[in-house]
Amino acid sequence: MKSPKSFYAPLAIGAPQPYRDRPVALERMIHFVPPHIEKMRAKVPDLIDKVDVVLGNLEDAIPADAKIDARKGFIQLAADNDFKDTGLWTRVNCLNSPWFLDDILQIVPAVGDKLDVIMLPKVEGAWDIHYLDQLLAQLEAQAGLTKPIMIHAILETAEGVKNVEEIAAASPRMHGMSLGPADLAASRGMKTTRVGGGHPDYAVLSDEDGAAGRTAYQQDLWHYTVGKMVDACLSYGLKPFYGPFGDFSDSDACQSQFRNAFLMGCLGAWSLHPSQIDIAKTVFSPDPGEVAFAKKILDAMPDGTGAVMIDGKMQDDATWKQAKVIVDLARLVASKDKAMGDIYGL
Ligand SMILES: CC(=O)SCCNC(=O)CCNC(=O)[C@H](O)C(C)(C)COP(=O)(O)OP(=O)(O)OC[C@H]1O[C@@H](n2cnc3c(N)ncnc32)[C@H](O)[C@@H]1OP(=O)(O)O
Ligand SMILES: CC(=O)C(=O)O
Ligand SMILES: [Mg+2]
Repeated sequence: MKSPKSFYAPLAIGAPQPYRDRPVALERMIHFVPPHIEKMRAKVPDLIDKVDVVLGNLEDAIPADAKIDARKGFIQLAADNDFKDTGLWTRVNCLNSPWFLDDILQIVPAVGDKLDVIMLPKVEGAWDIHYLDQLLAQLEAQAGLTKPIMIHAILETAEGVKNVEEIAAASPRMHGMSLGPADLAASRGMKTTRVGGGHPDYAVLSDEDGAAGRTAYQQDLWHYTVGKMVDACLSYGLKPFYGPFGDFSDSDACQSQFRNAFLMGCLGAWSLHPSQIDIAKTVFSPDPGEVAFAKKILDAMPDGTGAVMIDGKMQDDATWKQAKVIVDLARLVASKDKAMGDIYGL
C-alpha cells in the first residue's frame, strides 16, 4: 500500500499531477460508437449535442479483422470533432489481447489531449490498474499532456468482483466502474444468454395460497454486484455505472434496469443504440417531483440539522443529506441540459 504522499505523485517525470478531486461531469449515458464504420463516425457531430459521453469502442463487438480500422477510426473521429462539454472516452482492448499495447501507444500521442477517460475491460485486480497507470504517465509525459487521462474499469469477471475494493483504491487516476453483465455472466458460469437485465426463471415463489395459487416474483440478477460496486466506488470517491442492456426492443425493461441502478447509486449507463439515449437521459436525471420535494427539505433546514415535518414525513440531518444528493445532481443536469433545468426551476 502506497503512502498518501506517493499515492498522489506523478508516476513519470513530466507527467501531469494526478487529480486529488476528480473533475465534475454529467455522464448519464456513455454512448458506444463502433469507429471502424464510416457511417457511424459521420453521426458523431450530431451525437455530441445529444449525449453526455461519446465512446469509441475498440473491444468486444469489433470484429478481429476490423480492430486496426476501429483504432484509426477512433483517432480520426477524436481529431475531427470539437466535443465541447461532452466527454470523449474509448474502450480499449483487454490487457492480454494482441491489440491493447498499440491502442494505448497510438491513441495517447495522437489525441490524448482530447481524451477524458480510457475504459479498461476485464479488470481483475489492482495490478491491472497499476500497469495502465504507469504506462499512461510515461506516455503523457512524452506527449507533454497537461491533464491526466482517467481510467474506468469494467467489472466483468468473478475475480474482478472479488477484488472490487482494491481496484477502486488502486490509483487517483480511477474515474469509476461499470457493470459488465455479459462477460460477468460467462465468467461466473451463470446460465444465461443475455446482455444485462433480468431472467424470468430467477424468481421467488409466493407461499401456497389455496385457490389463488402461487405467484413468481422475478428478482434482479445484478442487485448484489451493483450494491458491491456502488459501495466500493463511493468509498473511494469514484462513480458507479450500470453497463449495457442488450435487448433494444424492450425499452421498458431497459428503463427498469437502469432505474434500479440509479436508485442504488449509479450515475449513468451505456447506450448502445440511439433508442437508449433518451431512456438513460430520463432515468439518470432525477425525477422533477423528487427534486421539488428535496428542495423543500433543504429550504426547511437551512443548516441541515434538527427535525421538521414536511407533508407528514419526518426530516432530519440524514434526509437533508439525501435531499442534497438529489438537488446537487439536478443542478449538474441543469448546467448542461437547459430543458431539464427549466423543469426543475433551477
Ligand atoms: C457486452 C458489450 O460489450 S456491450 C458493448 C459492445 N457493443 C456495442 O458497442 C454495440 C453498439 N451498437 C451497434 O454497433 C449497433 O447498434 C448494432 C450493430 C448492434 C445495430 O445496428 P443497426 O443494425 O444499424 O441498428 P438499427 O438498424 O436499429 O439502427 C438504426 C439507426 O441507428 C444507427 N445506430 C445504431 N447503433 C448506433 C450507435 N451505437 N450509435 C449511433 N448510431 C447508431 C444506425 O446506423 C441506423 O442509422 P440510419 O437510420 O442512419 O441507417
Ligand atoms: C459490458 C460488457 O463488456 C459486458 O457485459 O461484457
Ligand atoms: Mg465485456
